[in-house]
Amino acid sequence: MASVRQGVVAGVRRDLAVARGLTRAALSAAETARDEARRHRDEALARHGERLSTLATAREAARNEIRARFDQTAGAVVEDLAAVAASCAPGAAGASWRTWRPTEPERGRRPGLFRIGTLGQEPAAATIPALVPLLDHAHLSFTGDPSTVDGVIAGLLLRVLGSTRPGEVRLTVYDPEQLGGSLAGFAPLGNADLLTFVGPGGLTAMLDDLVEQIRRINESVLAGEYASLAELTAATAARRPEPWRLVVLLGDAATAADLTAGQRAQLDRIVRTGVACGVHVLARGLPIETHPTVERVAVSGGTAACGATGVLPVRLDPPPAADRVAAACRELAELLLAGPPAARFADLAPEKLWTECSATGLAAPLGDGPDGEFVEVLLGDDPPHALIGGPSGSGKTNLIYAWLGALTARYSPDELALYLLDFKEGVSFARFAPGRRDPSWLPQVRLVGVNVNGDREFGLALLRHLGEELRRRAHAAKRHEATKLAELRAEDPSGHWPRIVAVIDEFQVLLAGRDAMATEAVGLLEDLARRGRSQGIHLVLASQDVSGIEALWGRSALVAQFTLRIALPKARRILADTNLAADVIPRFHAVVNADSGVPDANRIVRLPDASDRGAWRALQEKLWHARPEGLEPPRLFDGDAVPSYPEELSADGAVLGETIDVQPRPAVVRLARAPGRNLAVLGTRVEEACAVLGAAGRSLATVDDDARFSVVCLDDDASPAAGLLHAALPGAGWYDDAGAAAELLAQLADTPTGPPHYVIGYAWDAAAGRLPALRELLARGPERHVHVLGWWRGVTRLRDDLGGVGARFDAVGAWVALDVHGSELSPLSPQPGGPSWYPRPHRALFFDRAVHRAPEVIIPYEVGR
Ligand SMILES: Nc1ncnc2c1ncn2[C@@H]1O[C@H](COP(=O)(O)OP(=O)(O)OP(=O)(O)O)[C@@H](O)[C@H]1O
Repeated sequence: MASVRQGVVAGVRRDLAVARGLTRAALSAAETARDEARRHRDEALARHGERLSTLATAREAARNEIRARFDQTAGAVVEDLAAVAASCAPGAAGASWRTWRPTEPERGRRPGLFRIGTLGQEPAAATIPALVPLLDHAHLSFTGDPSTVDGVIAGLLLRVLGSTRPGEVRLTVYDPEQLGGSLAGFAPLGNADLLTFVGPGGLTAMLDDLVEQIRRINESVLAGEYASLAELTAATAARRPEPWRLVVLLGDAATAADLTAGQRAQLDRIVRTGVACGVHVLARGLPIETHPTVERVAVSGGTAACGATGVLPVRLDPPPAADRVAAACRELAELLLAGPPAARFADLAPEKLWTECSATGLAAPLGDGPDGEFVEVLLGDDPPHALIGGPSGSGKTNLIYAWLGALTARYSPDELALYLLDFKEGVSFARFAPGRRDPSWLPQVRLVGVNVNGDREFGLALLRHLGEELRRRAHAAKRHEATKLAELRAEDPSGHWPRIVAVIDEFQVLLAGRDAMATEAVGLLEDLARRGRSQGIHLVLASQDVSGIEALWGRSALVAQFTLRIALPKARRILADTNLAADVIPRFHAVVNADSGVPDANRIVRLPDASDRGAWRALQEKLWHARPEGLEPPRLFDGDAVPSYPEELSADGAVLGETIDVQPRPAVVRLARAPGRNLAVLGTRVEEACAVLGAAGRSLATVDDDARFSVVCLDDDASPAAGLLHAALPGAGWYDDAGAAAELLAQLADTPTGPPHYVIGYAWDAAAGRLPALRELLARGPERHVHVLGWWRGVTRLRDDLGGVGARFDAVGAWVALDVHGSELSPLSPQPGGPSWYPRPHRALFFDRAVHRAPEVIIPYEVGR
């Protein structure tokens, strides 16, 4: 039993051992599995953590990117919006109060939108202006706290006034409670009639008046042609013919209740029809009927909501400071009372140069009128010529500058040619010709004469030149069967037919004196004035001197042609006798009258400062650079300048000086082998006598290589110049005392005919009768080709050498007179009593019996320095 039991026990033990082993194995497996599972879990957890952190990083990056993109887009949108707002409300219409100041409206742009605050939330609120429509767009109806609304209205009014021209906006304020106190800062506008305060009893009359204004504008300004003043202004590019009328109605519930049916009806009419006529209502606390032109602004605290800004709330700007409003209004009133600023010289030029055609005339503004509109003057078939008058210093030269500036900026050198002559001392027109300091010149200018006060001959030469041009044009017109310039240009499109304008300042100098020159000048002027009209030749005569004008008045046929009259302040006799406008215009103004001065045709022009060199130079440089290739600069004649002897000259005789003519040319005397071909220089002025003989000798040396020269000098003062001439003439003889001269003359008495021999004598008369052979040489020399060119210090002394009292002057065929009066020259000249010659410095009178009918004035050259 025991063994059984032991067997059983052993069996059980075995089984237990097996079971234990199995259990241990199972436990171990389970533990392994558990560990594995734990590891998996830990790994999964670790991976999860990693993913979470990656995700968090990615999310953060995405968030940052989105934020950056948002910021960027929002910034761009804000910028765009701000730019749009700035362009819709430029300058004073939209600037913040910090930088606000009145601004000049841009040409062709009308402000319509005005800032009342800023839009949206910070930070955008700081930069996007909130704008409401007003001028030419809308009426404004405000609700909310009255004092805040009044601040908004004050800001709007100031912006409107600051961004329009003085006078373009008129205010009417109906303020029954405060009697104008709400907008008291605007009171200075009343001084210039730009503001009316209406009291409690004035509402009906005010509304009636506005309705009447609208009716009038519709009937006679828009006249069925335009739908609104804005459309009219845009279509005609003209200034607005009517101001904007802003009507501020400051009421409350009680005032609203007091409105009569009639007042309400008138107000409704204004709301319906006002905007097209520039009448705008800004109402606070009054019922304004619903209409597409009504913009409602609901003010609440410091913000507002309105249709123009939609759901975005408006943070209102503070009201403008009262002193700023008052100062701006005062300035505006003063500006308006002073009138619009005058146009500047630069404003006279068009945007594009040289676009005008002169076929039918020349039109250009001289300046602007009191209303700021340009005053144009015309030269063409009618009026053809102009007369300008005004006392010294009244601004004639300035006016001519302004006119020339406006003309030359419009008409190219193919369309316009200018001849400018100034008879007074000074160099007023010299700036148009190339100078030492400024090489530029005005391309349309063909001739400039300055300092010609002593040289009426130059004026005459110009008139003769124009007379020839007139004939040339008349001839061409006849050939082309044209009756006026426009037709000639149409028939001969390849021809060069610019309109010619000749300006002669202080022209009366030309007509002064009852001499042949004045007679010829008047004849030429008459012809040019009468026939120039159709040939495109226009005269502009200016004078400060009543006597000059009066001299013309005696010649009614001439004056009648000058239908364009321009009178500067205090000008006399330029306008009709009954026209006193020139007496009352202020400084730097002119009366322009294109109807011979009859009062009805007066136009007042404010002249810009065209004398300023800087402004001129800017225009001239521009025109100069635009000049056509090959265009010659203008000829400048300066009466104060002494021309130099032209070394390069080739002449066929003795050159004596420069003639006074449109084109400079030398005066030449030809010394042929014929009796009388001697030259006498007469007068006491040593320098000029030497200049004439010096030029004559030098030029003769270039004519004939075989020519011989003898220089006789019997005057110490002339000796240096004579010496220089002697040195310039190779092989010339030199004789400086009477004895030697007598020997020379004796020799020459027997010389047979041969190559020319010129005996140039300085101060023959100094020999005082010790040269008896001189008379013989003068009489007989030329036919043997021996010519005397001599200087005598007076006509009597020459006569002494020719045989004394009663002697004939046949041996002197040509002469140059210096300080010798015309009457003394009578025995030497064909005119009975002698030529009308009054000696003047640096001028000489030249006569050559062989070619002249009358003597001509010359300018002795500066020779041999
Ligand atoms: N519109 C103007 N604005 C400013 N200054 C002007 C104007 N017109 C003329 N002046 C100035 O007035 C002065 C006299 O003008 P200007 O020389 O044109 O007068 P004038 O009538 O030609 O005088 P005069 O006959 O004595 O030469 C000049 O100094 C000129 O610069």
